[in-house]
Amino acid sequence: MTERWGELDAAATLRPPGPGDDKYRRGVLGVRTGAAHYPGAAVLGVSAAWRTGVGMLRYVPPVDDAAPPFGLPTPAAAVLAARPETVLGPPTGRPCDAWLIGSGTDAATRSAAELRDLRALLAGDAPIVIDAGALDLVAAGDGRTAPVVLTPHAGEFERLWRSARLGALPDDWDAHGTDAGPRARAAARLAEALDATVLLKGSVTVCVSAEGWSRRIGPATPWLATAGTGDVLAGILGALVAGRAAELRDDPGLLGRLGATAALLHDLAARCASADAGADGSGRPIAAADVAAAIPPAFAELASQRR
Ligand SMILES: NC(=O)C1=CN([C@@H]2O[C@H](COP(=O)(O)OP(=O)(O)OC[C@H]3O[C@@H](n4cnc5c(N)ncnc54)[C@H](OP(=O)(O)O)[C@@H]3O)[C@@H](O)[C@H]2O)[C@@H](O)CC1
Ligand SMILES: Nc1ncnc2c1ncn2[C@@H]1O[C@H](COP(=O)(O)OP(=O)(O)O)[C@@H](O)[C@H]1O
Repeated sequence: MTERWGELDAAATLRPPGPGDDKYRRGVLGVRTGAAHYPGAAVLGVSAAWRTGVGMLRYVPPVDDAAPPFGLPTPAAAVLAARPETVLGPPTGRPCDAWLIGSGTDAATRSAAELRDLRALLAGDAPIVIDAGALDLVAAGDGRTAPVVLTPHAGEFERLWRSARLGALPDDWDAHGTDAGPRARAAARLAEALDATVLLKGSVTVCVSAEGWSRRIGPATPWLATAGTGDVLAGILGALVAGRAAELRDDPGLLGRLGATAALLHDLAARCASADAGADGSGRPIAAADVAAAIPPAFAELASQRR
């Protein structure tokens, strides 16, 4: 039985600001997401990270990306239009405390320069949230030094499983299943093989560390099953990791607890936005940007439960 990650557990991992904080001490998140065809994914992740309370966010546009089609703005222009507080360009001086990479990117169209930069992050020591089009960068024994948390949906999970050469998927694996047990067991095998924390998304999300710690979150409101909500989740997690990155050096298991908390906060925000408190599909439709907008009240609700 995979233990449930509850609101009190999640509340205990939040880091509200204190009087001794400044924007840097609250956590600096570096973000490399979005591409010419997916500027929206960058906007969603960046918006979600700001709304989760990151102190400073540096957006690094994709290097040598294709020109945007249909006269669309570049991802950087779209991010800045939506969130003018975002700082653009590679870090100068103070390094980022954590990174978010991959949402709205496609490994097949990634430039050599972008690949080189992403590999340099993996060879560093800042923790990295790895989503969507950057998941292919993680392999068993790849020599990476950065602690990483992977955020695959079931399709991406199956791809990772194959590339990790783990053989056939377990008999009880069901891409659309809501039974946490089989999902957590499969995720634990992948986490161990890749030496990574794995946040396997779905109606029921499981968060599993390479050491075998695992928790389940959900079922989430089914209104969450809509394009771009995974990009929002990745932004939430990036912000939570940036805020507590220093502690991760002494407490590597914190990455799993932050992953589980991100999934819970994401669902709470979606329940707030959709007025579906019971997560039974009552309430109203929402889109991913609505979930990002509802993070602050969901955060407040969770933080009020801190002991
Ligand atoms: N506004 C924007 O800019 C947005 C940009 N986005 C960006 O788009 C990029 C592509 O991401 P993607 O997830 O759409 O496509 P991909 O990785 O090819 O996988 C899809 C295949 O996997 C399978 N599958 C199985 N289970 C599944 C599950 N539970 N949930 C989902 N899929 C599941 C399923 O296969 P099937 O089961 O149908 O055989 C399906 O065909 C990525 O960078 C992302 O960040 C999006 O976030 C949207 C908003
Ligand atoms: N049936 C469902 N009920 C509740 N939440 C769901 C359901 N299906 C997917 N989700 C959630 O929606 C989000 C979708 O993320 P993802 O598949 O990465 O989409 P995208 O790439 O479009 O952002 C995840 O957080 C996942 O947990």
